Amino acid sequence: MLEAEGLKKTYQGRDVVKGISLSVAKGEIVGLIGPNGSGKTTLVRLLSGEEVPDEGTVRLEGRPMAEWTGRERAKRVAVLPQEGLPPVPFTVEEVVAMGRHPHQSFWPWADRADRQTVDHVLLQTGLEKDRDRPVQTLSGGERQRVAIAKAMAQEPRLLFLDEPTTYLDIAHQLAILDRIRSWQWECGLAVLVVFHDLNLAAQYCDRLAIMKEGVLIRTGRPEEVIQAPVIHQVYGVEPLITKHPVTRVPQVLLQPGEQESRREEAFGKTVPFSL
Ligand SMILES: Nc1ncnc2c1ncn2[C@@H]1O[C@H](COP(=O)(O)OP(=O)(O)OP(=O)(O)O)[C@@H](O)[C@H]1O
Repeated sequence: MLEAEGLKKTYQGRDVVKGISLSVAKGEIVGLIGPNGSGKTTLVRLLSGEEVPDEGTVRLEGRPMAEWTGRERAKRVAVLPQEGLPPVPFTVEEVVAMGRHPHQSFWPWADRADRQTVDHVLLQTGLEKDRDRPVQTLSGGERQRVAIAKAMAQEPRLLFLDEPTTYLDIAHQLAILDRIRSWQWECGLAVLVVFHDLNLAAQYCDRLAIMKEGVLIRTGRPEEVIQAPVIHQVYGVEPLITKHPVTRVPQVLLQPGEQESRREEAFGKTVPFSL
């Protein structure tokens, strides 16, 4: 579905992505993990065609990304950006219907099939009861669900999600990720998703790719990537790795108190407060 080779990106003389090769196959969920500022969002923007790499190639369905028109690409690729949906003055239904835009000839008069798709997605994402609410009156988490519903209405073959669970409570995190996984199984959707939560990443992804300072440190199945030495190398923490008692995927336990030296590195020594 998507193959990238030797991607490099420099911003203001700083190498942010340093020669990354990565692929996402049809029906596969790949999780991209790594510390703040390691280049994950930049890599997503290069892979999705939103940014042009300084070096390297991205191919979508075997064809160079640069050869796709914006509309052709939008019919196949949906991107849920990190910043989510702004508080726009449209209703939930109107925003989800915007996801149909690349498939329509005369927007906003959605034809029957488009309306059916929107109704179906509103039902699947539990947003049916909120369809007439203005998006600007929703909470951050509710807006995040609308953004995901809009991406689903686009019916892409390849979906990029940049930290999709950030604003969601645990029930909605599971609901949305379960929905995406069934969508992957039903339609052969390919997904690349940025996670900060390593445990969710290990639960939901077929493969993980872990980055540090613009370099891909390791890719592989969750048990090949979620290993104490790798997590230590990338994040500088000393994790305990265990197995989920039901799914058997690796899970990371953090140890409080281990981070004193890193905290001092970042913020300096703690000075006792006195008047
Ligand atoms: N347009 C830009 N111009 C200049 N620097 C940029 C630009 N976009 C990103 N950067 C820098 O590139 C580095 C990587 O940023 P990026 O957003 O890709 O990291 P990230 O891994 O997604 O981080 P986070 O987990 O905090 O979201 C950062 O140091 C960032 O400041």
